[in-house]
Amino acid sequence: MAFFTRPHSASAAVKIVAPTAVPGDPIKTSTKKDSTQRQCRNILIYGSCKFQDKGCIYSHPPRPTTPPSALTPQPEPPGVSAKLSQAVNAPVFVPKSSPLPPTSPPLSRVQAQPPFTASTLSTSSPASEYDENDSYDHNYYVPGENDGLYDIYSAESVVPQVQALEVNSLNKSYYPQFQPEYDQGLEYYPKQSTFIRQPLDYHLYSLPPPSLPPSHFISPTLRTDLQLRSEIIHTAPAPGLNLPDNLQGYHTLVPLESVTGERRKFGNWYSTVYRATGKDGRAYVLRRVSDFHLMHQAAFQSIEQWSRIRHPNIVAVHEAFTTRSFSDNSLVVAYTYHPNAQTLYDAHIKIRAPTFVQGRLQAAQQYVPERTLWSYIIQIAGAIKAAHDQGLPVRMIDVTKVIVSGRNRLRIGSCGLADVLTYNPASSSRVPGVPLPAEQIQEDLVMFGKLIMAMCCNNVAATNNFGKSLDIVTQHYSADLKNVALFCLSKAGSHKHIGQLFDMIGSRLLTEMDDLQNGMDYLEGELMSELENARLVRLLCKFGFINERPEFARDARWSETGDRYIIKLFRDYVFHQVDEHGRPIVSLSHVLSCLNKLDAGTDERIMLVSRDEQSVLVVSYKDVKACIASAFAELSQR
Ligand SMILES: Nc1ncnc2c1ncn2[C@@H]1O[C@H](COP(=O)(O)OP(=O)(O)OP(=O)(O)O)[C@@H](O)[C@H]1O
Repeated sequence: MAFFTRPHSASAAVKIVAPTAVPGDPIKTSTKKDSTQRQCRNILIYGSCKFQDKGCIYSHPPRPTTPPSALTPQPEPPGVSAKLSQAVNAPVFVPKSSPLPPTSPPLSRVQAQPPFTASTLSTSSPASEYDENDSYDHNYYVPGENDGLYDIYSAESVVPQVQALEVNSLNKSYYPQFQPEYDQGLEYYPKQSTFIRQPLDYHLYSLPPPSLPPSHFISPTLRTDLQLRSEIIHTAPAPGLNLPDNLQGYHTLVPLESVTGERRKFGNWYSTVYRATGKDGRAYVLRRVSDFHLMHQAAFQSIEQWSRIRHPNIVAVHEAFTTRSFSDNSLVVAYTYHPNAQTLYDAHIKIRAPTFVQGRLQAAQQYVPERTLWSYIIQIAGAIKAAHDQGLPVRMIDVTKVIVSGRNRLRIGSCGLADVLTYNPASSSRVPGVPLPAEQIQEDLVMFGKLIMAMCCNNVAATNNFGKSLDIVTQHYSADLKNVALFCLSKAGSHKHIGQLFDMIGSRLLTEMDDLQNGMDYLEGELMSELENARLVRLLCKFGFINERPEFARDARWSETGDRYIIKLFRDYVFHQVDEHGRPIVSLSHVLSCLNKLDAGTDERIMLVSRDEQSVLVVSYKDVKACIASAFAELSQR
């Protein structure tokens, strides 16, 4: 076995194969030439040699006057160099119509040129040195393409080619309408243009903005919370509940509260809340009121009005219907489901067992922090205002009917249900656009005041002992908060309305707005860091497109030859390794680490072994990445 290393700047694929030297091979003899006859590699690779006059023993041809980009030196006609030397100081001509000189070939011509191969370079190029040991298994590897492979790794040759391929494929597939203009524009591009529009570098990660102040609305465990929510949506119903399979298109009913033991009441009615999957596959909440006889179809009018309200602090109402599927006359109202939501009562008032905090047993926090309470007040007041502005009373502002989801996000649930249950044809008919009667506004405000008192005192019946409750509020909360509660509970006035409450809240609204915007910034930052989540899938898709492709460009061995051979070996390296006992290695971390390195195009080298173990290639991830890019570009051009 022989091992060849390449010069640093050259690329990549280094074959390790059993040497099969052919006597008299012209290339081999040329490599054995006296070193002073051999052209310096620095000239080939960089266009110049720093050590030319400092003892470099290789030959340095006189510098061409043409730009170093012209890799193949052209014979100069006599007198040309003299003219060029005179033209050095001439001003650059810039046509008015374009900032670029009209000298470059169109993109199509750039593509039509064959890739640089060993034959296009001088015979003493680094690539030719490897050719002397080119004893690859020719079933898998085509020598001509192999040569091309080496050459594309030199920076000068690979960049324009890959760019040209990618630009074209991007242009064709995504911007067909711009194709003519785009091609035309490229007519003016110089041959070795320093800028060609590049496709997006999907592996580039952007850091989110520097750490933001913690938002009142963003949970510190956001990811786990979201995961939990998505899992909760899919929880299966307990067996033996004997629930209907289909309820007006809703199926897979799961009770959200206990259906045995003490029955839960909604006013004077028994109600049960279920989660169900709707016809559209989304989760809904079905609130069922049992033993209800609908006397007037017009009672559903308010449901229709509520279904038109979309507010961030109101659980959206979808529809209502009656059913006998529960073996009784039931009224069912469908709402949007907010996974893992709990009622204000469950979140704050329900007595909880003491918990260990830093090794000490501590009673659960008794009073809700004032900042949280202000946020709740602002959100509920916003929901009430939205309803009142539409001429609808809320009628159900209660700690057991307001749900908290996420961090401090509140929504009033069960809207519209009370209207159906208490429908009175004589008094309930509402004319849209007509302001809400003062008594209905007062009813809502008093319910709101009771809720504030209950939250301040951690007691649902706080207003039953008003004096004592007010003392608690005075003791633990600011005068502003107490005034808001007192305003809601005060006597009705002809001009009393929810808008006045916002005047009392004042600058607290600004704090709320700041927190909301901080929360938005945080979420945008998170979204930004998730943008490139699909990058490994994209890579796998490219593998899928390339590997084992039965035929391409009338070549049945396309996927097995040239660059694609390396891709195939790399695929084997990632997925088909076996241990010393021949057992498949199914390590996901190996796969992920390989794909991440491939995506980033690192310089780390790996050894790829052919399946018959006769050929070994040492390549860097960067090289494999270039192979995949060019093979994929070839495919997507068609
Ligand atoms: N829109 C919704 N999205 C998600 N969960 C909800 C929704 N509405 C209610 N829930 C949940 O359903 C459960 C029962 O709700 P319900 O309103 O009946 O509360 P409750 O405390 O049981 O009140 P009640 O004593 O009146 O029955 C609660 O855990 C609540 O969090």
